[in-house]
Amino acid sequence: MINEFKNSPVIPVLTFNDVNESLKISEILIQEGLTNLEITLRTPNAMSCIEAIVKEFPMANVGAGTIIKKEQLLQVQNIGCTFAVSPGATSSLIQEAKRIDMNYLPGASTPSEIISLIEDGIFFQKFFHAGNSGGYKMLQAYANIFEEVQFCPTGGIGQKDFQDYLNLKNVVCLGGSWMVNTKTMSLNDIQIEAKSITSVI
Ligand SMILES: O=C(O)C(=O)C[C@H](O)[C@H](O)COP(=O)(O)O
Repeated sequence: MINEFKNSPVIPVLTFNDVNESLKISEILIQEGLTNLEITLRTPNAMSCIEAIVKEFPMANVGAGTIIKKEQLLQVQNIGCTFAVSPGATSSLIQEAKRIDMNYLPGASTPSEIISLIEDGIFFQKFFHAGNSGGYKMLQAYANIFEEVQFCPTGGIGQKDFQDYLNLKNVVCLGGSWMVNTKTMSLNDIQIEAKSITSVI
């Protein structure tokens, strides 16, 4: 899982409810080189959007976010997700991901949560909510303490600071929703934003 994220280290975190719109936006992002997509399960049609994107763009690495119930892991695997992301973690989520052999990125933000995931053998962790949990300066401090842990910070990251995160030695990739805001951005705006990201990563 880590290698795919290294190849395209900015992961758009997308909240879709309309299948057609989700296909149009995913096409732009993938064409521009943002080939790792995290679709949140926060809308009634999120699963249908994921299913359509997976079918239409087999070259993309499509994962599901907002995994907070263990049964969601099997559901998203069955519709073709290749990874699953949670804002936090519980032992039952971790065990279920292991049982079904799903690439799983659980979340942590405090030292104790990070240690708990280390105890479960998880050395690639989502750092959530990055912006409200000390930002890249906190992750920089964690680099010296948790030398073997690699992070995918997500939450509150934007155009202004994503490169600061990517420059850290303990950051493999990061997630963010700033490049797609369907209320305020046109498809053209999304394309420009995606281009500006891929030109520097
Ligand atoms: O729904 C989930 O499980 C999530 O993972 C939350 C997302 O990571 C954040 O919504 C992304 O944060 P923003 O870039 O600040 O929007």
